[in-house]
Amino acid sequence: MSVLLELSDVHVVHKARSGGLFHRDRVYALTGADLTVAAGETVGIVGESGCGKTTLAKVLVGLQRPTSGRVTFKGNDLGSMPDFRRRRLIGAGVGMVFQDPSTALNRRLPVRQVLRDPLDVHGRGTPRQREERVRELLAQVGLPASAADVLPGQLSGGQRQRVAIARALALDPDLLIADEPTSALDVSVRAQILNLLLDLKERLGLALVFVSHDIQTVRRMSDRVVTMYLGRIVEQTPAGALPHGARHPYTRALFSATPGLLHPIDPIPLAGPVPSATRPPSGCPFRTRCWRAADDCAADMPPVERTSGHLVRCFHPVPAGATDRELISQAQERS
Ligand SMILES: Nc1ncnc2c1ncn2[C@@H]1O[C@H](COP(=O)(O)OP(=O)(O)OP(=O)(O)O)[C@@H](O)[C@H]1O
Repeated sequence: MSVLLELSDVHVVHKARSGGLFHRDRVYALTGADLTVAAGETVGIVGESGCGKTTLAKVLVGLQRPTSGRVTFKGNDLGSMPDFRRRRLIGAGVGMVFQDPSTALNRRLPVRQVLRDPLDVHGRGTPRQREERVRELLAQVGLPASAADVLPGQLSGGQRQRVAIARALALDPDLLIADEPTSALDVSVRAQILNLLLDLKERLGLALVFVSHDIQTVRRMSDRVVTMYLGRIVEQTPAGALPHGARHPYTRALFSATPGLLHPIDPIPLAGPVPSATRPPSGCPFRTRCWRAADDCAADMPPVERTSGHLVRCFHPVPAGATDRELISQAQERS
């Protein structure tokens, strides 16, 4: 499969939002991220709140410039491009679907204009062809042609998210990034939106990056699942091997805490809270909560260990085939 997007050693550091005028705190939102997204594949991103999922998604869609590191799209180094070229390339090649369609869509514009906007900005087709494209986009996302005439506020939440997906598809992108695309929607329509995304991916041959707190859904939707912890990518697992094929203690703990998975028993207990992203621990960021941590984990970030499509950053990964019960009793002994 050809590589569409590639991140190499990407860092994003923000100034902390709170603090005094002269505070110097930095938030390490993304640290040393290496990731590729190939044409046609679905990559899921999981991790607790604040681990950097949205930051990673924003880097992928060009909404967040890395503090350092390299991002290439179809072999073009985005960092060395003038802004206008970068925006055109990414704007046309990567579509983004946000969490809340109520805030993502301009409420004052009728749906027709919402969908025409990217076509106008990128000068795609004649006015007549743009009108035709609007009809085509509405049909692709399962909305009637009459939806073009209404304001987003007159639609239901699920219909609005369909419009947001249609807008993301307007320029015929190679990659769609969906950041929590169903979490602001009624439970009853979530499955419909997820099925629509999967269906569009198949029909249009899109690659999909799917960010969600709902790790069961991520596992079901994805070919590969990326686990993030405190700004770091700590594991990339083929989705079919999850949950028990995961080797990073954090991925195993995350999946063990999800109700309804294969072993409906207690979660693997972790020590303490997630450390602050302004002062991440030295070495492995997960070591302060990890039951398998040893002295070497504090010294350095573990290197990536690769085995047939599986990447893990851990000095003491979970042995292949270990059950949740074994891991729970090991973690209880350590606590
Ligand atoms: N503009 C910003 N300024 C300062 N800190 C920021 C900014 N954006 C994100 N952060 C911080 O960066 C870290 C990563 O945030 P991010 O939104 O990427 O996490 P997330 O995994 O998507 O969280 P959630 O699941 O809650 O949306 C967090 O500590 C967050 O508070």
